[in-house]
Amino acid sequence: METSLLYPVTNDQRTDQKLDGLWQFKFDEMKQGVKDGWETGFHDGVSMPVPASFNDFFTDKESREYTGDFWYSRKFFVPSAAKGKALFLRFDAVTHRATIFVNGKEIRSHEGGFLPFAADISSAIHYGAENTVVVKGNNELSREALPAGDTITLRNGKKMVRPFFDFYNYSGLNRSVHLLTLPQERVLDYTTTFELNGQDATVNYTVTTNGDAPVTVSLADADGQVVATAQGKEGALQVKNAHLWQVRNAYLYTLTIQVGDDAQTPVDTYTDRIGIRTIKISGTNILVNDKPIYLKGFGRHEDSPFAGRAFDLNVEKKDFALMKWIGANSFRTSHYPYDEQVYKIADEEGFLLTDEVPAVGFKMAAAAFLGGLNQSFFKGPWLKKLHERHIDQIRDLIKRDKNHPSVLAWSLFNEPDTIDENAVPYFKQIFDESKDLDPQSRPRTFTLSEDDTIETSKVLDFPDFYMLNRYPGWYHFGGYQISDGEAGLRDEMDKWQKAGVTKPVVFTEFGADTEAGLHKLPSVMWTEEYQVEVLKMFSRVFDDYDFIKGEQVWNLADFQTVEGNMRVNGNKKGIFTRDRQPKEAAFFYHDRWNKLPLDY
Ligand SMILES: CCCN1C[C@@H](O)[C@H](O)[C@@H](C(=O)O)C1
Repeated sequence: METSLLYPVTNDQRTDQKLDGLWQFKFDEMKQGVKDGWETGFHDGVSMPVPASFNDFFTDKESREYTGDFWYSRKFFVPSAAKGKALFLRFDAVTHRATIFVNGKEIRSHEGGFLPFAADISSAIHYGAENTVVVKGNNELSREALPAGDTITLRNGKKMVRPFFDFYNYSGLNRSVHLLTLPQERVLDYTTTFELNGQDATVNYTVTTNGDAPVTVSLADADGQVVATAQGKEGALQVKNAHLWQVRNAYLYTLTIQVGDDAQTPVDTYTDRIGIRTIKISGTNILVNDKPIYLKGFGRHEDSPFAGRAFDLNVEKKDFALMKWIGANSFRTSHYPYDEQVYKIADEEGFLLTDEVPAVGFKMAAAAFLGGLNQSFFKGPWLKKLHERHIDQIRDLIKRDKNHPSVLAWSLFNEPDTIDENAVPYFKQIFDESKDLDPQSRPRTFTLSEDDTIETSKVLDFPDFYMLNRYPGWYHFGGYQISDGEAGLRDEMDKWQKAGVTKPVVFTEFGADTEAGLHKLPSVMWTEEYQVEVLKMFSRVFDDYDFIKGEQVWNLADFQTVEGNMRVNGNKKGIFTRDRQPKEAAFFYHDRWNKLPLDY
């Protein structure tokens, strides 16, 4: 678990310099890099953009599909003025694992391709000079790492991944790299929880530092006016006439933490934007500020042409423009934590998000769907290592994202095999160990696949609300049989109703692959008309069951997957194309959702 995951800021005590741009890059198929001294830097590679996945920049299949070790290298200057500061390199994400070297010295390694980590480079730096950072990355998949899959070796000796998941194994320095200079004594973390008292609110806080200097905390409103202050590493900020953060009606305060007893020359300052709001589950309702809400939105992917899985602010800005246009208010970070800048935008736009760890593919049947084997996933020799990494990434996810008002819930798995009795002890361990990680005690949940129903799933006591992924009209009862699909879906909902479902149910996946521009009257599968028919069918069912409190269609946009006879250059269930243009279904939802209140 990382010591600090605070997002970088620049002020009089801290600097944050992004090392984005072109780095040197090369593959290391024979894993010879360390033997050949690559950790000291190299110039015989190719130039590679950062942040970006490396895959789509190549024109040969071996390089695009490359599986194994790869290396990045670049120089960076450290001014003499930085002497006395603590120096870190913060990697927002390296997919799926990395070892960091500075000036030839190994600094640290990290496992997990979607969460940040910081390397303390203070001991390896040359001041007033150029320095060299080298990253040894690896993108192999296994059953003891997240996301789950296999790595096989073809008869020609090339390695190849077999993902147990339906998104392309884009790899590399997918997010920014930061050179940080920090005060020796500094803020490492902070927490906030909220109590609403009529028009007023209390912001309870804790601050973690690495020293004994006194701490002062203040809260300023959107106009910069300080509305509350408090002393000490733990305390409460009393806010009169609090302006609450609401769904699609955001309001952000600025929290300022100062370390040191002289406000004029603080030892450290850390600022962040927070939203005052509460989240509760009450019966089958999801409450924000004690008001029931209904989730309208999407499963998404961080995916776009050229940069692959890299965070691209231009794409993100477009995606939010589309989600606002269509009348959405929420999304799930399927199937992995997204770049922190996504959460910042969601905070500003008043979107709710379900924050998901990459615990995807924990189901051998899914692997079978993608060409894997068919056996119990929760019984293999891989479980011990997998569990260690799983809970480690849950801890870092919650540590990183706990202060975002946009975070509604934590999704701890996507479509695990919950019919298997062996799943129960694993789930108990994960839910026990994650219980107290979030100071705001937000709901914890996971998605249930078609096989995992109220009759078959063994773990329905664990989630705080249910997330269902259902595909009648596509993976079964497709085409003219869709009426049987609707009848079957209603049968299942009747069973949930009859069982006396006592928690909210949110549909987090449903839809149909659709080739943009393909039309037929009457419809056939893959046409835009058919996608609308499927979505109208689901909408009819959602409108008939009051315990259903959300509809998040799969997917916002078309996205890249592995090759296969069920994929046409990727997954085409997007409501928008991969270049973010509307299919007919976009206008269906624009009409359906904009008729409703923004938060219901
Ligand atoms: C069958 C697994 C559920 N769901 C997972 C998601 O990642 C896939 O893209 C989606 C699909 O097949 O379109 C199905």
